[in-house]
Order: sequence, then C-alpha cells, then structure tokens
Amino acid sequence: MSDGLQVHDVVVRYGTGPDAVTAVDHVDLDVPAGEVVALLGPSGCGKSSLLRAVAGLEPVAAGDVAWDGVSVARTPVHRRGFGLMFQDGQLFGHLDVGANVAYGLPRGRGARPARDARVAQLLDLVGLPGLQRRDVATLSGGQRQRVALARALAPRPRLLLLDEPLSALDRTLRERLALDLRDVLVATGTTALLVTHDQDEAFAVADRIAVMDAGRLLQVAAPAQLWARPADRRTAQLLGYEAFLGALDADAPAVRALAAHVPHPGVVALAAGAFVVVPDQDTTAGPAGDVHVQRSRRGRTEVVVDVPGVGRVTALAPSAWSAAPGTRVALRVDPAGVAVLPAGS
Ligand SMILES: Nc1ncnc2c1ncn2[C@@H]1O[C@H](COP(=O)(O)OP(=O)(O)OP(=O)(O)O)[C@@H](O)[C@H]1O
Repeated sequence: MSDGLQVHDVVVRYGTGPDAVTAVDHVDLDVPAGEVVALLGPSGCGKSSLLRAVAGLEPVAAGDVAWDGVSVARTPVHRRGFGLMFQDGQLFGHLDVGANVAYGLPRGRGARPARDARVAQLLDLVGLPGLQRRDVATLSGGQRQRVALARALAPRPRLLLLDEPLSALDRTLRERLALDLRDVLVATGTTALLVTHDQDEAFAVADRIAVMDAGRLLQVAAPAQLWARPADRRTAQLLGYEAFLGALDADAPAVRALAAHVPHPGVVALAAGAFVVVPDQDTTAGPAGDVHVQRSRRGRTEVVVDVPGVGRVTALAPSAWSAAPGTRVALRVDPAGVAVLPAGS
C-alpha cells in the first residue's frame, strides 16, 4: 500500500429512499505523500462532498478512506491529523492573528517559546511577517486567507484539505495567491487535496488534477498532460475545449492546417485560441474564417469566427486589431489549443 491518502470506492449519499442524492459515486483516488491534488469540476459535481468525506465531516455510505494503508473511516475528524481550510477562512474574530495561527498548537507550561516561534515562521511563510498582534477584523480578504492557511499548516497536518480556499477573492488576487499557495505547499512539503471549480487555480496549484463530474472522476493527470490529452469529450468540455471534429473534411484549408498537428486518428478538440488571426495576410492561401463577433477579454482580443470545415470557434487576435462582422480573416493554428481525443469520444 502506498504512502499518503487512499480513497477507495467511496460513495457519499444524502437522504434515503427515492429522494436520496448520490453526491460521490464510487470514487478511487490516491494522493501520495508530498503531492498536491486538485479536485476540479462544475458546481454540484460532488467535490466538496468527497473532501468532507475524507475529512470525516460526512459519513461514507460505501468504500473506505485510508492513510498509509490504515483506514480512518471510523476515526473522528479531529483525530485524523488532517488540516482544513475553507473559502471564508473562518478565523476567530475574538483572537488576534497570532492567536489564530497558534490555535492548533500545543499549550501549557513551557510550550510558549516553541509556539511563538512556529507562529512567526508561518506568518513569514505566508507573507505576513510581524502581524501577530493585528486584529483579524482589520485584515483584507486576501490577508485573512493567508492567516487561515498559516493556521491550518501550523500543527503540521499530514494532509491539508482545502475547499475553494481562494473563491471569495477577486480574480487578480486569486491568481497571485494561487501561486503563493503552491509555493507554500511545496516549501512545507505538504500533502494536499484542493477543491476548486476554477481551472486556472487547479492548473496553478496542483501536481495532478482530478476532474470530477456528476459524482465520478473522469480523469486524473498532471496539468500539462490533462490539457494535451483529455480522456474524453466531457473532460475536454469541462476544461474549456469548445469545438469537436469527428470526420475531418480534407478539402477545407483550416482542416488541412489542423491535420498537421494531429498525431493519430481521433476526435480533434479545439480550445479558444486554437486559431490565431494573422492580420493582412492573403485569405485565399491558407486557413481563413469569417468574423462573427469580436470582444476584448482581459487585454486580449477574441474573435468568434466561422471557419469552413470546422464551425464556429474563438480565435485570438493582436490586441489593437479589429475587423467588422463578416470580414474574412487569415488564420494560423496554435497547436497548444488542439487536442486529439480517442476515436468515438
Ligand atoms: N447536506 C446535503 N443534503 C442534501 N444534498 C446535498 C447536501 N450537500 C450537498 N448535496 C448535494 O450533493 C451534490 C454534490 O454537492 P457538493 O456540494 O459536494 O458539490 P460541489 O461540486 O462541491 O459543488 P459546489 O462547487 O457548488 O460547492 C449536489 O447535488 C448537492 O445538491
């Protein structure tokens, strides 16, 4: 049996009889010691239920949760040695920052110096050095989550469970904190299971991503491998692939350009950006499409184009570029936005 967390054939069910909801449907997942795994999936797919079952906050209707091969199914939450961090941090308002971080550390005679040292070390690690005496009510949302992370890590949990830890923050802060979170988890060698619906967050934080849908795991893989080789169409859709080509129309120039990047037969999946607009290029010489609508998103120009042989897809364009609807534009393929799914997907 491997080191770390083993989730074996776990079922989580709410209610009984005809109204029962199966939130987690026979899931197997290992998180080896030292690894960070993200559970990624749409709202309601069962991510939190699985995390809560691992924590012991939700009973398993079937299957087992084990650590280093030893079942913890009958071990109460506080005896599992797992740390928890939630979306809203859940800091204690009546305690200052230092006391919040120290909360899970040993108390009593003689423990104080070690506790203070550990709190200082953790606050340094999460980028809040010297903030021990601050009232938590005066912290920003991002600072609160940093304190919550320090508090969860302070007792050196053998597994850290994070439920949407950054979702309450705005996008810019979330992106920065996701990178910081990864750094902190790696620096502390923490084994972690992170629930998120945000693909960017999963890709930024995790060593491996487990894609979940309707209570089941669809695929577990390292981020780059997941992006390049989604297991099936649903997984690809959840990752943001927007168009799927089964039979390739070899007469279409865009399809010929795509075929150069297709290493084996299968369904070709295209993400936004699989095509890139090439301004001022002859539209009869290679792949081209007709502009449907154009929009600006996070400083980039996205153009929805109708591409013969392919269909309607989102292409990227240079930021200052623009074209009226109906304009035919030349395109090139960016292989980073193209994946090939198994035939029949
Ligand atoms: N306490 C509960 N009682 C009944 N049904 C529940 C309960 N908690 C969750 N569910 C149901 O179980 C399913 C999975 O919910 P869960 O919260 O695990 O999903 P999730 O992927 O974490 O969603 P979100 O990202 O929206 O939090 C949903 O259909 C949900 O309505």
